[in-house]
Amino acid sequence: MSALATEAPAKINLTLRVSGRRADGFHELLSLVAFAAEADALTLEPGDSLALTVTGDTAAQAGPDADNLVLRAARALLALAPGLRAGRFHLVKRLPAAAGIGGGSSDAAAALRLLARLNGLAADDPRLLQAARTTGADVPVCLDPRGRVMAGAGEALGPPLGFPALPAVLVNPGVAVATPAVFRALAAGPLDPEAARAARRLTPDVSSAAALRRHVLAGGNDLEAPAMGLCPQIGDALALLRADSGCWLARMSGSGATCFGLFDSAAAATAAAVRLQAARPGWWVRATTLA
Ligand SMILES: C[C@](O)(CO)[C@H](O)COP(=O)(O)OP(=O)(O)OC[C@H]1O[C@@H](n2ccc(N)nc2=O)[C@H](O)[C@@H]1O
Ligand SMILES: Nc1ncnc2c1ncn2[C@@H]1O[C@H](COP(=O)(O)OP(=O)(O)OP(=O)(O)O)[C@@H](O)[C@H]1O
Repeated sequence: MSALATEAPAKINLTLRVSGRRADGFHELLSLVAFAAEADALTLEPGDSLALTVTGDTAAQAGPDADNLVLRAARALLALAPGLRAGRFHLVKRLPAAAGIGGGSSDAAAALRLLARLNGLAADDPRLLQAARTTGADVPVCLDPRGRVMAGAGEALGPPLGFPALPAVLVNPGVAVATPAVFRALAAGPLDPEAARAARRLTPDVSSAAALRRHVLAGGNDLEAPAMGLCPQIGDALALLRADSGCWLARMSGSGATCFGLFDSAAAATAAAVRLQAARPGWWVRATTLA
């Protein structure tokens, strides 16, 4: 059997509200999530044992292969379903790590998709979701990477929303930001479960370009201020995006430091990316589409 292949797209939190800290220490979120055309690539060559090789521009940022989220997710699934076939994964790492765009989470979810395909597991097999949850808060939403609302600590997912594609520029200033440190800096109060449940809307109206724009503009990212305190370059990235005349919204994704700017057209996004890259040659800047 030849190798199976899939892409692991970057996750972008178009909005991200944190309503409080739960008794288990995790934070209750409400986030409209989109996925970018920008992606890592993962293949699986079927075999008897589980293995991983990693290449690509950002391979070194992903840490030791033995701790890679691809292997952690695969091990989690194999523990739940011991008879499953596995094999040798190869990851081409292109997305910056610890960057708020869920690169590692998307890689983990991609590994679960490939193992499911190899072993004939249905996409809604509960063991896939369980392995995803065990691996990380962002992994469940990456299992089926289509725009939707994510709530709870990441375990509650709305239906795919099929909203219009958004031309965007992603900007990462090259500073790794640790997610736990950002949540600590937020210093959120304890969660009021009733208020959180009442605020949870898994199916917002984002079906037209105008409705999507209204929804995104009305939101924010509650982790932006605490992340900026830890990584001042985020403020620089946001200011540069906002200074571009075509950019109608600039915001940080996840726990940072990657920021995104939204544009009216792909041509405007591409032109802005060229200008931003010239202004900050060492940064990771990509024109892309979010959907
Ligand atoms: C901020 C987001 O990027 C939004 O999409 C995600 O919620 C973070 O997801 P992630 O990186 O997959 O997070 P994990 O690796 O599972 O968790 C890292 C740490 O972040 C904190 N964490 C994460 C998610 C969450 N809802 N509340 C938290 O408090 C916890 O301290 C946790 O130990
Ligand atoms: N495949 C992988 N890609 C990236 N990082 C990985 C991977 N496997 C393990 N890691 C480790 O996980 C950490 C977090 O990486 P990741 O890119 O998922 O963070 P993130 O973009 O901040 O995620 P999120 O948006 O979910 O908070 C990295 O610092 C790295 O040490």
